[in-house]
Amino acid sequence: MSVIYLDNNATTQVDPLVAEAMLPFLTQYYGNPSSMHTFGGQVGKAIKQAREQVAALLGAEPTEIVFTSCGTEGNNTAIRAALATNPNKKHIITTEVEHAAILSQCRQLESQGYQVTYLSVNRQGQLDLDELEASLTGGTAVVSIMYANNETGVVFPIEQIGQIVKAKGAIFHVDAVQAVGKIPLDLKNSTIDLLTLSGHKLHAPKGIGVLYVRKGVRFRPLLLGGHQERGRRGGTENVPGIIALGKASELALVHLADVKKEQQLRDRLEQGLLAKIPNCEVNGHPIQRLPNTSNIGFKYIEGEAILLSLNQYGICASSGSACTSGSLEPSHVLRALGLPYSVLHGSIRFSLSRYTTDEEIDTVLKVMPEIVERLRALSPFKSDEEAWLKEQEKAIATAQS
Ligand SMILES: Cc1ncc(COP(=O)(O)O)c(C=O)c1O
Ligand code: FES
Repeated sequence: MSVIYLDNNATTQVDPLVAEAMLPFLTQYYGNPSSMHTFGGQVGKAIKQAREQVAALLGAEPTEIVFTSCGTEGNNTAIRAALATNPNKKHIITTEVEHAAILSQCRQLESQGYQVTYLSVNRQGQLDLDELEASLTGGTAVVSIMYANNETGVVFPIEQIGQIVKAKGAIFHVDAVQAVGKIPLDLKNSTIDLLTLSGHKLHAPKGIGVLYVRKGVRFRPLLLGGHQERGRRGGTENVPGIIALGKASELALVHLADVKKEQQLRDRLEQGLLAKIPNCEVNGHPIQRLPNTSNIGFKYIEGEAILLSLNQYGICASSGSACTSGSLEPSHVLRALGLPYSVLHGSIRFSLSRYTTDEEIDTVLKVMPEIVERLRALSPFKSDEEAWLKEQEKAIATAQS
């Protein structure tokens, strides 16, 4: 059975051209880029080119690019660097809908005496910029806000946010892991000080990322070691990963031009599902959203059951709901939107890529109504929110006892 992969916000297929570019650096060119000999030096040259390719995608200078091991490392480094360079400031601002790579860190920092403000979002997943402005003080060291949300795809007005943040003199960090390659960026004309990206979300392999550090922004490395990355990240470079990310960035720049096609497929999927299936709704903002993401709540059924049924057709999607994350708590992102319980539990994220085809969308549009209808027929509470809620509470109490 062929796979219909609609889980590209989780990870993406490595582009064959990317694999081809990195392969010689796994086999033939294995020298250490820090070595004095020519054999290592040629690897150093390839890294230089990759740095330029990533910089071109971001509209940045090559010297502003620091290679890391992943998005999580970039996010950790950014927050720690901002705090270390502003030792008198003990306040952090972030949002309720950030990735765990920010939220877990913030929780730990709270236990170490820092004060963290978690900005709320409205029903459509948007921030209130007045709340941001009111939260900023002279003691705010860093504001860390994602460019686009991984679950709903909602895009925040980053430059407007940056203006507010910079007016108060705080460091502005942006987790752009989901945005890079999907939205054009121009960091030269931006308020962003630090920005995180991750290779495996843009058709490079897992285990390679970048932290962009604006020229002039004070910095402290998280990994102390050798002089690699101009002393900003110790550790011998993941050379094949870096070469891959360079190539993936070059290709992303080309594909950004036809991202409209991806959006049209997403819209056809979404509108088709809404038209064919009663009692379902789009989670997040209909317009201010990544072009590839659609998060839909199918009321009165379990997201887990939908995913398992889709899986039987080889269709990969995901849900941020309780069962998939191994806890009894539904997605913190969807909860922050204040969605009713029935929507929280029945929400599915479809995330497309440049490889998604018309035929794949046709297949999903064909099988989804049957799946939802079958599962709803098994559910005794087809449209009774209150009865559904009681049943769920009972199930949780049983599971916990
Ligand atoms: C918004 C966001 N930030 C950070 C990460 C973490 O990236 P990595 O898997 O490279 O550590 C992810 C990955 O899911 C993400 O979606
Ligand atoms: S989706 Fe599985 S418990 Fe709600």
